[in-house]
Amino acid sequence: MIEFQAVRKEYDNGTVAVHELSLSVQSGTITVLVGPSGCGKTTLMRMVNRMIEPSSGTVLVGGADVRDRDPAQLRRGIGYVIQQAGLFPHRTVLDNIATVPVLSGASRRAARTRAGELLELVGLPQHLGSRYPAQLSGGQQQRVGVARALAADPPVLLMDEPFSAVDPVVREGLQDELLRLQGELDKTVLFVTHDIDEAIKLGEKVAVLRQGGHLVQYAEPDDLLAEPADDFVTSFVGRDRGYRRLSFVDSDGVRPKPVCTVDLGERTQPNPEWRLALDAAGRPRGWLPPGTGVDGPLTEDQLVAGGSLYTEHTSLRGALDAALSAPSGLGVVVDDDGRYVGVITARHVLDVLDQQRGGVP
Ligand SMILES: Nc1ncnc2c1ncn2[C@@H]1O[C@H](COP(=O)(O)OP(=O)(O)OP(=O)(O)O)[C@@H](O)[C@H]1O
Repeated sequence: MIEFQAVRKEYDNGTVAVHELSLSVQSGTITVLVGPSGCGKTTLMRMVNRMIEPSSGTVLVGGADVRDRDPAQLRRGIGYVIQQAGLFPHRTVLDNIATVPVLSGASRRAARTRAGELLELVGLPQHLGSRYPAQLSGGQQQRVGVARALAADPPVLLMDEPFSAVDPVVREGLQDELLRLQGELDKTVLFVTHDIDEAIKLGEKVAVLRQGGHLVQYAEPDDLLAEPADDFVTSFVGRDRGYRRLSFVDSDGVRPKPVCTVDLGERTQPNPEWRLALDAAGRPRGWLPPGTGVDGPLTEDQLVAGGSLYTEHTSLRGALDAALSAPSGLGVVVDDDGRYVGVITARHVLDVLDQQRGGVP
């Protein structure tokens, strides 16, 4: 769908931002360009919608050379999302989203109706539609930026560090939202970031670039972590790549075991084991340490906070984290509705890993 063929970009001052780079981006996937600051990611991306022209080489979108396309018309088929959203400050949220459809000839009314639907699609309440961008949080502005890019229903979406200006928690939410949206929309997304964690989470394929616009490795995230092409990629993906890789390891072998539980509101005698407190719906609320009993009904403030919860059948990384972060060393496994299923230890997770590798050496 997007193809770079021996693309090179040298700026007028002699800086070579992209060095004869060839890369194919598959239709309907999220492909991430990642690399340190100044390695040419933005330059490469902007050659797709002709905001930057290559010095040599060819960029194809949908099989056609972008040089043969009128830039304005080309850009209507290519959504573009940038850091800090780039919204028009003097237009309401709805009018921001409706901008491109109106320019393309849609009636104002139809464009605004569609804009309302898009607000919902990106997870924003309708009443925000009449606000101005400055009256929204950074995360909300980013969502509006995504909605605006989707308004013309373009097959291709370019996203240049779209989430880097928001705090880590909001950022994670936006990443999850993008994955959910992509599940529904099936766009061809080219996403730029300098954050390897973001690249690994979002990318079906990840292209690692280094200074001078050299493509060092183009691979699926799991392969990138398992077999970095050289020292540069190894240092870029980081020391804890073994741990990160657990995100891609099948957790089918995980067999949760039962643990003693108590219900909130119950009276209990001291007990030598850690006990997991559950609410009326069977959801874990915290731990009762060994030797603790309670005179009256058990309340939440008598509990030790639990670690992260592991939703069964998700990745081994979550399973190990649940075990390591639990005060009892027992990672709590829950079902899709958040109800207690059982517990696992870190040892158990490592055993599952060993089994997958074909037995303990
Ligand atoms: N208009 C320009 N004129 C001259 N040099 C430029 C121009 N734009 C970018 N560069 C240089 O080209 C190189 C690549 O820049 P680019 O913005 O593509 O990198 P990047 O990987 O996106 O960086 P960052 O992560 O910091 O945004 C850098 O050395 C930059 O200084």
